[in-house]
Amino acid sequence: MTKLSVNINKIATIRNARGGNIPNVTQVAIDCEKFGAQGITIHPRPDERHITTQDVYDLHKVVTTEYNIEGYPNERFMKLIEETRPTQATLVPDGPDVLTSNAGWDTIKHKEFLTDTCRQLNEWGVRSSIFIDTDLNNMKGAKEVGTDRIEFYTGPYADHFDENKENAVKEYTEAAQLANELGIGINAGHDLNLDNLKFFKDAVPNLAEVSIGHALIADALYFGLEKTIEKYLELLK
Ligand SMILES: CC(=O)[C@@H](O)[C@H](O)COP(=O)(O)O
Ligand SMILES: NCC(=O)COP(=O)(O)O
Repeated sequence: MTKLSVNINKIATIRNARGGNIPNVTQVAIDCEKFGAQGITIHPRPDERHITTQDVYDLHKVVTTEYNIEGYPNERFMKLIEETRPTQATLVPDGPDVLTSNAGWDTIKHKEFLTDTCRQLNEWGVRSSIFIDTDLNNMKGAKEVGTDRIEFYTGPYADHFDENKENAVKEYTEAAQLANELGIGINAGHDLNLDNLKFFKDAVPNLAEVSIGHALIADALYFGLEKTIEKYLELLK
């Protein structure tokens, strides 16, 4: 079954807007798990625009499902991973100034760096995942670096879903078939939502986890957090 990991970056965005502790990020994580989330994802960006360094440690104390920390594996990120030992670290090639994640890794160009990073994560007992697009050579490169999982960057799928969903998902189905042959676990995330999630899940064999944040938190403004998580879980059955 595909697990739902709720990305709570946007809860921290709202909190930071006023500088206090409302909404309480750790309480929201606890409640997301109570409502059925099978993981909590955060992306502690260097500018702390939403998730702060302190959030990473605070959440480490309360998350009881899977704790997934995403980010560019610089010294700060790797220190956070070493000190909190989350379930999973998802390596993202984001520069410090991007508005949001907008590309996957070039696993061939960055083979040595990613190999060393995945080895270090393995030594710490942290599952590695590499944010990636569906290029098949890149997929083979991901196998070479020794990652446990890949995370498909589903932004392009979401962008083209409305115009032609069959075409939009085709490359992901093909890439997933290769990942399965290579023995790499499959995660997915970015711009997944209540409209496009089920079609994607049904088209991608052995999808282990989806991490969803922006749309889910926006949906919660209308349906409430508990009902919204229930809606997403229903689509993953
Ligand atoms: C890797 C990914 O696609 C998401 O985690 C994205 O990085 C969300 O980051 P923001 O919440 O800062 O847009
Ligand atoms: N890895 C994707 C993620 O954690 C959330 O992405 P989004 O749903 O906020 O686009």
